[in-house]
Amino acid sequence: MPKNNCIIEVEGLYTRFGNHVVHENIGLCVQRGEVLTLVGGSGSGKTALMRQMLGLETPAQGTVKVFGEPLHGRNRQQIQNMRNRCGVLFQKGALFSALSVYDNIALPMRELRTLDEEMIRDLVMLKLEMVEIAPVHANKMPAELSGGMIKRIALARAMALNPELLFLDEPTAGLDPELSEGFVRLIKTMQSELTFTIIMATHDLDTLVALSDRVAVLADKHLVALGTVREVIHTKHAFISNFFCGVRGRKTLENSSIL
Ligand SMILES: Nc1ncnc2c1ncn2[C@@H]1O[C@H](COP(=O)(O)OP(=O)(O)OP(=O)(O)O)[C@@H](O)[C@H]1O
Repeated sequence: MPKNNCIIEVEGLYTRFGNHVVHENIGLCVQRGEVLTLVGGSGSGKTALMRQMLGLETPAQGTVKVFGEPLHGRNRQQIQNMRNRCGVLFQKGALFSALSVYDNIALPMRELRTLDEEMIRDLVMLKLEMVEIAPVHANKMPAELSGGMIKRIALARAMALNPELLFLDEPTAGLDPELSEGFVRLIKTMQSELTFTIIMATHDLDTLVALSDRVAVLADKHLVALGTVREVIHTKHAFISNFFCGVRGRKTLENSSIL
């Protein structure tokens, strides 16, 4: 059993790309069942940290444990088994453009090689229903869909294998406020019904406030604050003041009774 109920534990993590240092000595525990949001300026290393948690990149130094086991030293099959327990909705490559909606969602199920097509069909239709997309859209191609539908179908694909951990990178980017609100509501409902853990990166304060149990703030290569929004906003740091306490930020926090 991982200590303190951590589903992910990051310790002493350094990230470097050539001479460019992105993270210095990051330590973090993602608790099972929470929604933890990574926030920080552009280039502060939110995506890089999530990629390391998925074993897609290796830190220059430090350890990342997922489901209680270090990623370092795991073989390909072990990493794949770990990833099968994770759902990913990243900004780029939300859907494969050459595959229909149906085949996009079926893909992770087929890759498992343990489910027959009849079972996959039932599961795909269930996932579509879960993200409130009518079955009539199953045979459409991504190019025929609106931005809001693409996000929902990408979420259905991320949820294809009932993940214990869901990674969301800028989930509401590119959606107008109304669609964004609907998408956030959907994520919140699914998370409360299915109780999985979410690691999210977002620049959008409305999305952050609506979904996060805790927030991790990355700035100046370090984790400068970690806690609930209420706790984090009291940390004295220029990024935190600008992000949470500017005119727009204050309005969002006031509307959600945080200020
Ligand atoms: N594979 C890579 N090779 C070289 N540099 C990289 C690589 N991946 C990320 N970086 C650099 O690391 C830094 C952190 O990138 P990352 O994408 O994690 O930031 P971010 O906080 O997610 O930014 P944004 O909010 O703009 O998405 C950036 O300066 C980026 O250019």
